[in-house]
Amino acid sequence: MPCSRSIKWHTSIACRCTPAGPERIIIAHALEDFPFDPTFPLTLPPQFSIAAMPYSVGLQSAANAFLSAGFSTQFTLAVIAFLLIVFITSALQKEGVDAPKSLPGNSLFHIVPFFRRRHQFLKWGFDVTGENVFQFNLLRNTVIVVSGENARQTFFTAKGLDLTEGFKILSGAIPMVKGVTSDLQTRRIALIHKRLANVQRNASLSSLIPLLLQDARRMMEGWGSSGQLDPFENVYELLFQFTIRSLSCVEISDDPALVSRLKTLYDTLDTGTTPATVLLPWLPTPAMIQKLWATKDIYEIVIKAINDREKSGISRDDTLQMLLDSGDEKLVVVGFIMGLLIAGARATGTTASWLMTYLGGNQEWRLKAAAEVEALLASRSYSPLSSPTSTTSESPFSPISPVSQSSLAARLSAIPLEAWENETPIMDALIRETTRVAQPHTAMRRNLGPELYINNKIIPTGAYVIYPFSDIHLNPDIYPDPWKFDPARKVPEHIPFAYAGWGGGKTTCLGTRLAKVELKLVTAMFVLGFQHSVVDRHGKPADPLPVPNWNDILLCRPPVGSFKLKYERTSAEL
Ligand code: HEM
Repeated sequence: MPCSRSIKWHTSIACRCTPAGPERIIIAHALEDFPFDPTFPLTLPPQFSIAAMPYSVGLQSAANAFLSAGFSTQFTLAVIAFLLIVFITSALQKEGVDAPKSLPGNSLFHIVPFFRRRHQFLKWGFDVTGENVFQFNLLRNTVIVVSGENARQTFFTAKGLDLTEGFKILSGAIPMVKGVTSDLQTRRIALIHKRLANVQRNASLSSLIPLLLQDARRMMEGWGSSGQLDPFENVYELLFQFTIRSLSCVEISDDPALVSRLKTLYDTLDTGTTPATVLLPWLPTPAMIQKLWATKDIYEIVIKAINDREKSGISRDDTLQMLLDSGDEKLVVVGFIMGLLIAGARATGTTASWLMTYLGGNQEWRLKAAAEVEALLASRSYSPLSSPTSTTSESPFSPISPVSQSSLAARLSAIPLEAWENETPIMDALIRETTRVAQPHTAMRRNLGPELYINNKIIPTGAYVIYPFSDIHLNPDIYPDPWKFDPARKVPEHIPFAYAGWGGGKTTCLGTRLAKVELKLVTAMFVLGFQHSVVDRHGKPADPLPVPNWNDILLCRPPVGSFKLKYERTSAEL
């Protein structure tokens, strides 16, 4: 079909100005063919020149004019042409009888709300179509949004629905390095998951506990004896440190300046994740360029740490060492650190920020959590600190006060992993309720085939399918008064996948064990080391208490500065 061929070539060709005049290069093929790769400027073969194309009659002069225009004009024209093509093709699209109903209006107008106000947009989609399955287009990608019990079951269990493929296109926030994180093969991903399981073995997790507590102690000491903090800054930062400690190496995690630099770079990836950088990753927008630089810098930090360790010949007790000792290829080691840092830090950071906020606003639960940790401490005669903790305090990078045996961090270090995991029902309930009400996740999959049906609507091979967790976690039939934070509520057992805070079916969180321990450690340090409450922007007790903003797909954060946590140190030595 001439029309579709011309679409393909017009979206694929760009020009570069050289001293010899404009030179045609291909910057990207169809979206799904080539992810952006700056090392991929291929000169266009002669048989593909515009003049040689059979359907180019009458276009020659336009093409010449285009080629002799300046870059900014060419760029603008290329973008306009691309948008026009999408506009026309989506208007011409026809629906079969079993196809999900499409959203009204042109698909171009759905892009920004999907990325910027997702919760509201998806809710509107269900309302306006009056269906429990609907579809819309993100440029050339068909996205089908599903809801309801049957849909949920198929979504979580169907073999052909692939998380990695879905996430790659629709999320776009993972740093993409070609061959490292952008097109990791299934085999490498499986290996990375296996290594993640190693990090969470009893022995590794147990030896991590004192180190994490030391990190918490150092950072909490920096907060001073009283003040106000923004949980999305300070608590998030603490969980970022935990993640770096757990998933990378001593050289990075003992260097606060480097951790802070990494956090800034990952924040750049978040803020640089715009509709354009996700859907048109090859389009050189300022956000895309910023993202590219941030990714390059992260890559360099990680690769330097790996190379330095290898060159030094010194064996350390950390995750990097485990990865190197496993003999994995460097791609896997870098992919593990770069990919999992972001998966781990975001989710734990958001959950911890909300958990501390809810505890500040629900003093009875705060007291219950404190009593639970006190009971754990009381039931054990704690032993002297283990050596890894002492190593951290002697680090040349972190000038923190020496660890005292009576400090909270030291006392909590003596509580064994098994007790943290099995003797903390209050903290388990707090974490479950926080991940229910303040985790704005929209699960994303791509149907790798065969085609399947959800609620009698067809999901073609190649289509993207998404399931918003709000469908279950904010459903008043399943959770009465769903916005209320109530850790005492029970998950209804008769409803399939009634709670999906850690995923469900064939896709469950592979970092659950680590994440839960991290959340419990930070909770223990915070509730015993501080008194805290939630205050509004004027410093008055917050009334009403902050409500998670599900339109913020990363942090669920209400307007910046709208509330703070007011805190004061207790007599306990951190
Ligand atoms: C509070 C913290 C966390 C929460 C609430 C959480 C939640 C989830 C959820 C809901 C999923 C399923 C996503 C879906 O079905 O679309 C998931 C998957 C995953 N999580 Fe987590 N997560 C957390 C922390 C972590 C950490 C710390 C790591 C790694 C260190 C991690 C690694 C993963 C991985 C690798 C997957 C993908 C599993 C797969 O491909 O089958 N998560 N997580």
